[in-house]
Amino acid sequence: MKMKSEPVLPWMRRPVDVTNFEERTLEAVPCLDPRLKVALQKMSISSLFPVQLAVWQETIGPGCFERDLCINSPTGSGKTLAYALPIVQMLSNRAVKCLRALVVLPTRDLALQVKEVFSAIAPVVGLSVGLAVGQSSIADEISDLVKRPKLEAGICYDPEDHFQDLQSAVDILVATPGRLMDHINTTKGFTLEHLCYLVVDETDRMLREAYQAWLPTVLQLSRSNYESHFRCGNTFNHSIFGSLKTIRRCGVERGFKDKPYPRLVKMVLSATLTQDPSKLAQLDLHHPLFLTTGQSRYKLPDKLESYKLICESKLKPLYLVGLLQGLEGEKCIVFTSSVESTHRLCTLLNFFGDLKVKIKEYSGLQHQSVRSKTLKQFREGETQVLVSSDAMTRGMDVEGVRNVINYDMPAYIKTYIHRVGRTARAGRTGRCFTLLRKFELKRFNKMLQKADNNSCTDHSLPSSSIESLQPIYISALEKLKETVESEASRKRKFGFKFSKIRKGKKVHGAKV
Ligand SMILES: Nc1ncnc2c1ncn2[C@@H]1O[C@H](COP(=O)(O)OP(=O)(O)OP(=O)(O)O)[C@@H](O)[C@H]1O
Repeated sequence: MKMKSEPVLPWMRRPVDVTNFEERTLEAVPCLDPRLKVALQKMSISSLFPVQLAVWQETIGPGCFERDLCINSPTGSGKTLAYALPIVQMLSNRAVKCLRALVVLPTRDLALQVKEVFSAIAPVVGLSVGLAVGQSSIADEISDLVKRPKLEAGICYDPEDHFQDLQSAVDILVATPGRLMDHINTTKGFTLEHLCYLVVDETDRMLREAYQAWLPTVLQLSRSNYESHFRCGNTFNHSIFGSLKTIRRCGVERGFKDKPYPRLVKMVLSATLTQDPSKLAQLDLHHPLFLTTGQSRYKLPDKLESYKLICESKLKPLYLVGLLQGLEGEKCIVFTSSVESTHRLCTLLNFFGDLKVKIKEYSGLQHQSVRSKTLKQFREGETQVLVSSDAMTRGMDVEGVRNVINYDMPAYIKTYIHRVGRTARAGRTGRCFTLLRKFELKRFNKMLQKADNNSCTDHSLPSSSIESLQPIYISALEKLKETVESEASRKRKFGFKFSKIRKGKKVHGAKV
């Protein structure tokens, strides 16, 4: 199969096309553990999606996890279960509990979401799933991840004395890079020496940032073998002196020469997987197999309806209000270009008293606990409109999001793909609206050409509805001005975090 823009790497030019697979009922999935089948049914899953079948074939099927997998599949196509299911099935016959699978994601909310999926299927085959994201204190996290020996009453526990007895309390760990590095560096008994599976979800985002060199560290630690332990005198991985060892030898067979064996299997995924050889080289992939959907590099969900709305610069907020009124309380995510615009737009919208929907802000500027609460309310339908920076762009799966609105046009096709992918998920329908000023139209059309399924219809609002909003807009703007000023003075007084909001200015490279 020939791709439209030929990737540089030869193995990327010969992909497995996921569109050749058809959704299949669980009964027809070969070798699926009956316990997992029941767990999936409890999740209301009765069939596997094409990408899940394609990955199943390369892992549990004839492919047998022999190659590392690079998966490029549209938003909402079910990538999480595509990797979770084969990993859980493979580990279901493990005899001893140790950390065998590690899934790394860029944000805490995403990691929580993925952990939920593992937690729905892993316990039925006796596997435990842990989370390392900094949601709880490090001490609580350690006690969830590492089992301490049971001591007789009155004896004090000292980890130094009982190092060899420390064992992993989890088989699968879902982590963000920062917290993962904390455990690698400081948690006694936390070891990656038995790791068999590494999943890097949202790969292109994960490779963009070094996050304390988490990737080379993970690769190095999971490569270590008996000899190197002695050579480097590693002080933390003493468990090799205990009864359990995963000794990785250097392979001599063709294709495995000089590679540790058993090797660490890697699965990397995104809806916009990078094709940059230097970035992919960081993953040290073994005979990688590329799985992609169709011929185009970027693909929008099949049942997404896209609309563009040309608006006057000065009246843009009114077009948004008019649009929201027409959507009558349906769940919406409104994307802006920065944390500052998110805050201001959300504040402004809340001054339009008669919108009759609950509108909240979600951005990297807020404390994690505020964000998590907002997300919960949005999931539960208590909040209908979320005004968000690009913190919400990737991976987030919220049921019932019917509309995505690009209040600010995204600068890149990748951002567009991930934003609009918050709707029309799992084969459902969804709509996306992009508000454009006239001068942005050309650039927008050019950007869309890079994606498959890119038709975008004009949408307009009656000018009378915009005019009727003018009086309330003027008073809302006044209130916004007062709010911004009072926040600025609070900031001067208390050195508040909101200090980063600069009137009218966008800060490049700011938090998302
Ligand atoms: N086989 C299935 N049958 C029905 N629903 C499914 C199935 N697999 C996944 N889903 C649902 O589809 C939705 C999207 O799945 P998931 O979040 O894994 O998508 P994704 O491909 O990772 O998307 P993104 O690229 O946006 O992260 C989820 O709500 C999930 O529960």
